[in-house]
Amino acid sequence: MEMTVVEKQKTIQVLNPISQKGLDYLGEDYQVSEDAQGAEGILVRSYNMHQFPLPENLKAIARAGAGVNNIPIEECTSKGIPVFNTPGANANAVKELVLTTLIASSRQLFDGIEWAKTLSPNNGPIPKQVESGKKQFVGKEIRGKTLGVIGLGAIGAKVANDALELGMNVVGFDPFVSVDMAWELSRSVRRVYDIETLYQDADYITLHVPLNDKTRTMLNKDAFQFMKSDVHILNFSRGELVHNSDLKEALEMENIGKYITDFPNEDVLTMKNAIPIPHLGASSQESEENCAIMATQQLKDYIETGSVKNSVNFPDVTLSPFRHMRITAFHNNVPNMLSQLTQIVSKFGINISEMMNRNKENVAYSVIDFESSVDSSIQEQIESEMMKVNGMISVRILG
Ligand SMILES: NC(=O)c1ccc[n+]([C@@H]2O[C@H](COP(=O)([O-])OP(=O)(O)OC[C@H]3O[C@@H](n4cnc5c(N)ncnc54)[C@H](O)[C@@H]3O)[C@@H](O)[C@H]2O)c1
Ligand SMILES: O=C(O)[C@H](O)COP(=O)(O)O
Repeated sequence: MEMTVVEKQKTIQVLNPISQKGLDYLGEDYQVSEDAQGAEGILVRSYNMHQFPLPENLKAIARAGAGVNNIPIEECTSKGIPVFNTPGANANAVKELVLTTLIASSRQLFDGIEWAKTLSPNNGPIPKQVESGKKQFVGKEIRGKTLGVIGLGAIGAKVANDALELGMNVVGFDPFVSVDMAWELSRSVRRVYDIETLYQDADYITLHVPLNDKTRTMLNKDAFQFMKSDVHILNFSRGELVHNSDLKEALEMENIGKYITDFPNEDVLTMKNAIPIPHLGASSQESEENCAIMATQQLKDYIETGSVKNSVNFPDVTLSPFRHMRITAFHNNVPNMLSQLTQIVSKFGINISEMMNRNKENVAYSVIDFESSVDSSIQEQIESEMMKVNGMISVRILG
């Protein structure tokens, strides 16, 4: 009688709703669960993972989106777990909302709509009330005004380029801009190298930087003092980039005009001239699908082949499929690692067909392909010897 061997499905834990189009990429070898039990991968959006116990078998985390401040990156690195994100996959969605709200706030649309909803026929014909009340909401056109873009990455570059198309002058600040993004950026964007110039010149300021220890509360009273008193600030990046009480004071004192944010909190909701949006930047069907597909592919590829693409804590490594067995080792970026690993492999009389090593800051990733398969007891011995090498963080045997 012929026996069918049913391979155990791998489990991917989802911590936020992920577009089905992305999950479909996993295929039948995977099951998706909200439960951590046996999870080898995690798919996440904005779920705060800082107090989250990482599953014991976890191999990788993929963030379907850009910001990774909700993920404990240092802990993941120390455990040899790569964290992926999906650069650019939601940039168009955010750009469209930034430009929409830039114009809408400038034209006093939000206040106007709120007012229109309060009108009652008890006070006379609505069209008459509209015509007499509309003078309260005279706004400003954005054409000819100056937009300051802080952070010229995937979103910032798109916002800057399209604002030019709308007739704005654009000033950009990003000391760390990547070569690829610099190419994307229109030459008509005036790059400045001190942020104060941007603050002074801008009628509108939009923030497109990641949240980290250097950018936290970067918009505070020291920054506000340079800005025009009617400036509109748009924050579609993260709430913590702005100092709450300084912001409140600046809005109260009318030292800044409006604050439009995708990240309302208890304080922002009570602030004068703050326009709260419920984190809708990436919430378009297209963006959710793009992010989910990219995240799922990267996660699956890493689990199955060890390839690394768009990881924030591992070096990028594109690997072709292996024929027999592959060892991947994640370790400190110290000399002589690859030769120590190959010595271990040769001790077991195994021929190596390919090997490589890449580093990223103080960590590195080594990959060794075997010319033949070895049984599980040898695999265990190799893994255990490699784990003893000084500076080793994690070892995986694939195949
Ligand atoms: N509202 C939303 O739904 C939404 C969606 C996507 C991203 N985001 C947020 O927007 C951020 C940016 O996203 P992205 O896709 O453009 O990322 P990105 O990595 O492509 O771009 C970020 C840019 O900021 C620059 N930068 C870093 N520190 C800086 C500093 N101190 N001053 C000036 N520039 C600095 C980097 O050099 C980079 O060019 C994300 O980190 C995330 O927090 C929000
Ligand atoms: O950083 C991001 O990509 C955004 O903030 C989107 O977050 P979301 O996936 O929870 O909408």
